[in-house]
Amino acid sequence: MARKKIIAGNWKMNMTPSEAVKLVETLKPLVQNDEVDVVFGVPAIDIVPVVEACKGTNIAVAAENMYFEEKGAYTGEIAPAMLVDAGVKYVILGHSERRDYFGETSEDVNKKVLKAFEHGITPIMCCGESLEQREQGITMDWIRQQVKVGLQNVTAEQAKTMVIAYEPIWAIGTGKTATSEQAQEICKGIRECVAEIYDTDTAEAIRIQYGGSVNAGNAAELFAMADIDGGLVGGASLKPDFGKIVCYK
Ligand SMILES: O=C[C@H](O)COP(=O)(O)O
Repeated sequence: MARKKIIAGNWKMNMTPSEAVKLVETLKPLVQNDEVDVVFGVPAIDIVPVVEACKGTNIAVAAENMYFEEKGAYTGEIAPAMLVDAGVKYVILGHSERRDYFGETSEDVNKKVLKAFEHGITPIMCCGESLEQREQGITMDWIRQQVKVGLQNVTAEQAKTMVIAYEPIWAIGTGKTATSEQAQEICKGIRECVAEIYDTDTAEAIRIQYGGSVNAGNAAELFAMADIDGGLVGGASLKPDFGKIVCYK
């Protein structure tokens, strides 16, 4: 099955609202590729101006996080309905920085994934191993666990529409990219895991991204791999180079 590629920037904690609008204006003409779903994942405070700046373009906006409750006394959190009302289409969930620095567990990620679906937001659910886990030879076991817990109670129909981002922690922001073979091996393993949980149709439909030091020089080779359906791009998504990544071929 031909899956449409999805290439998402994750701006992380970068760009003030005015800087964000300037960046969108710079990137807009550079990210024109109808064969790719283009997503800008932006800090919460940038969502409203970025959605406005992206109107009439092929760019969808993602939040970088979301809470799993509807509303109420959760100081500092963002509710799913707020994202929907602001025009957000995707939400990045369970990024390793959220797991490592803010203590998010796979159970939390699962609650957020389910809540995102309730509100019609497409989750980009992240998973990935540390260098230590890779050296211990437990990469696939760890990722299978993250994926299985993250997908609990998600229906096959929902899973078909979502995105899983494989991001080895040792490759994030380090300039150390996984080789295309390493990335393919794990993305294939994730697809097999999805097939075990659901069925082949679901596994063939779900889109799996690679993230970790993706740049204009390595994107084409990574995205040519059979089970890699695009990328989740950090540092390079803040530069005009993101256009080269989106137009990788
Ligand atoms: O979500 C994106 C990843 O954490 C990758 O970041 P990076 O491209 O700066 O390595």
